[in-house]
Amino acid sequence: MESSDPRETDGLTVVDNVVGTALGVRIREQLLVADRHQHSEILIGSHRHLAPRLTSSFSDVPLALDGMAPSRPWTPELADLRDLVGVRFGLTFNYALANLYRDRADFTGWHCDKAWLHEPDSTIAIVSFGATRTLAVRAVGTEPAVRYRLSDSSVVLMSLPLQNTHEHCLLAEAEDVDMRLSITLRHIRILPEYLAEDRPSRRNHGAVTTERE
Ligand SMILES: O=C(O)CCC(=O)C(=O)O
Ligand SMILES: [Fe+2]
Repeated sequence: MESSDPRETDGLTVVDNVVGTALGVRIREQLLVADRHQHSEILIGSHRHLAPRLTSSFSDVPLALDGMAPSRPWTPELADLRDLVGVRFGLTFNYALANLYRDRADFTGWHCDKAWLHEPDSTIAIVSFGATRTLAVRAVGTEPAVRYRLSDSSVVLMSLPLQNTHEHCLLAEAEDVDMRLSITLRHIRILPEYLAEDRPSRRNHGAVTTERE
């Protein structure tokens, strides 16, 4: 068992053991499963690539952010998770971006989350399920990074100002690992152009992340 002490730096806090066993089981059964997620596109520089992981998204109204399939309605399990994390930390969320890391080779490249996509003063919460993986955080353009081990049922709280000064990534692993799911809970600004219609979304400014190699 990891310690349940908060691990904290400026603008980033990790809290272990936030999600209870019963809800954790329900979320893992539902979403720690590859065929519940899709391939999405990310921008690296000006080029589109398949993201090196699977994704899906959930929100109050269907939203089509750049590169992503339209979001789906909250499942009862994800609504419970949203409310649990919201009440525990006094936060509001209207959007969940799920990342599924199928094996050790899946990762998220260095990036800052787009602060302007979110409501001012909101906080991003990353909830982890399944295998323990490593989040690295560094001041933009510098080495070295601080590494956080994210275990099942832990929550990372990240501020928006941190996104202006620091970038983060979810590292690939050298050794085999089981699947990991992250649910990133966000309070985003709902711009009219995000409202999903029956057409593919190819907008340049909606993607939550733009990654670097
Ligand atoms: O999976 C994670 O823990 C991080 C994902 C992330 O940085 C993102 O979705 O913006
Ligand atoms: Fe991110």
